[in-house]
Amino acid sequence: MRVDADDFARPCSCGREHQIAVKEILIEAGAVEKLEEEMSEGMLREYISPLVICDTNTYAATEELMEDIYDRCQVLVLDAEGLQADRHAIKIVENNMEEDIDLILAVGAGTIHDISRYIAHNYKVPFISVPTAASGDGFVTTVAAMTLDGVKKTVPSVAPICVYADTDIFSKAPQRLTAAGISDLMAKYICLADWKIANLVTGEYFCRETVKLEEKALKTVKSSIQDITEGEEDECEQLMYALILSGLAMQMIGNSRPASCAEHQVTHLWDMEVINGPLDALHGEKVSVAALLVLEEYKRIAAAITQGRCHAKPYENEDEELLKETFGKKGLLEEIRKENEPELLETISPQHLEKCLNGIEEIIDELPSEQTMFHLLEKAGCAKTVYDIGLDESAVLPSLRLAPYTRRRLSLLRISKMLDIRGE
Ligand SMILES: NC(=O)C1=CN([C@@H]2O[C@H](COP(=O)(O)OP(=O)(O)OC[C@H]3O[C@@H](n4cnc5c(N)ncnc54)[C@H](OP(=O)(O)O)[C@@H]3O)[C@@H](O)[C@H]2O)C=CC1
Ligand SMILES: O=C(CO)COP(=O)(O)O
Repeated sequence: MRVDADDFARPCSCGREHQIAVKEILIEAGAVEKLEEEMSEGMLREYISPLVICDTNTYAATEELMEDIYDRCQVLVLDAEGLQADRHAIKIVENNMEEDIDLILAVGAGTIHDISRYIAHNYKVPFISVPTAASGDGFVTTVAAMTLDGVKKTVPSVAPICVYADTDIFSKAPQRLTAAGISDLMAKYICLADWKIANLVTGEYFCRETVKLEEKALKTVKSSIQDITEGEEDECEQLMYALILSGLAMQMIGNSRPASCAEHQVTHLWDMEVINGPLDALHGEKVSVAALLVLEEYKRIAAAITQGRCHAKPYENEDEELLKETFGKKGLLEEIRKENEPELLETISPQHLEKCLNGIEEIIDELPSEQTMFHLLEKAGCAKTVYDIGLDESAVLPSLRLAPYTRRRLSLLRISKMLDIRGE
């Protein structure tokens, strides 16, 4: 399947003209043969010094099918063990890449893509995406999710100029990776609700067309969850298509607002290891567990609004001690404060928030119930409980309380600090 990216670059009812940098998106068996053709005699032939960034696992998964491409490139195989998109990985690439590289090929999943786009952005060379697993929606985005000085940050970066997603490669990735991709998408229910609520409460910029695109991605995956889970090639292609749509949604907005909010903020908190140790879990696995925790909290708030037990109160920072104790002990307090200043909640009046409560309730009522979401994730073999990712119940409350501090982006989880909920 060829996705016509130009379809997404147009003046929009939101008032903006969305920019799309990616020129060619192919999702099909044999896509890497097309890439080879383009490199030898097509639109990519002008690049004479390409660099492949991959790791031990993704090299092994692509070695045979991409042999001809590897023959014409410098191939940098990073050690997959403990690999993160951080300064250490960037240094290894910088120390080993040839000086005259004019194109980067990212051959891997989310981490390899973030390392590649960060380097591509810094060295002002274009990059090409070759996803090796349908494990997340970070292939065509313009932002890189990096761990910098211990803090998980999303930094402006570049989108690939082309994507060659070869079904013969990504549909054969371990099932756990495919399930993580489904998780990353199912969690969009939460961030889309958060975006709508932020728009309602603060008038934050909002784009209905982008939301529709994310909803299309969600629907595409929901309708074929069983077949994707069984590794059916056509259905895995649909999953990759949906992940790419979600990436395009981020590209249209220029940041990850359509694809990440409270559920990702919980994940970022876990990645910073301030309330837990290192977790042996994929990004998507953490995201689906976090999405279920946040969903439960949001349904609790909606029920309290319906029953007249929830009212707005003036904002007071009740988390200062906990912040100092957790982020402080890892020396991350100043970084976290920088991210959150000025405090967004101080700009919201309780009177205004009180008037928004029914609107918030309506948005939350549109979300699937916790049971429906749990069963969907279960059907797809996704992670669902804190135990699935090596945590226990004691992590739940501090996670929900501290997650909003990891990013400035407004969520209902952060707004709930101005809600007085009684009588449970
Ligand atoms: N920029 C953005 O917008 C986004 C960024 N992200 C970021 O992406 C990262 C997570 O990416 P994710 O894709 O979940 O995971 P990783 O990129 O960390 O990859 C997970 C594992 O899959 C292995 N792998 C990939 N393809 C294959 C294959 N075909 N066969 C066997 N093993 C394979 C990888 O091996 P190896 O390590 O060898 O590659 C790695 O061990 C996070 O840091 C997250 O924040 C996520 C979504 C959006
Ligand atoms: O993971 C992402 C979307 O799935 C990107 O989100 P962040 O910008 O919060 O890292």
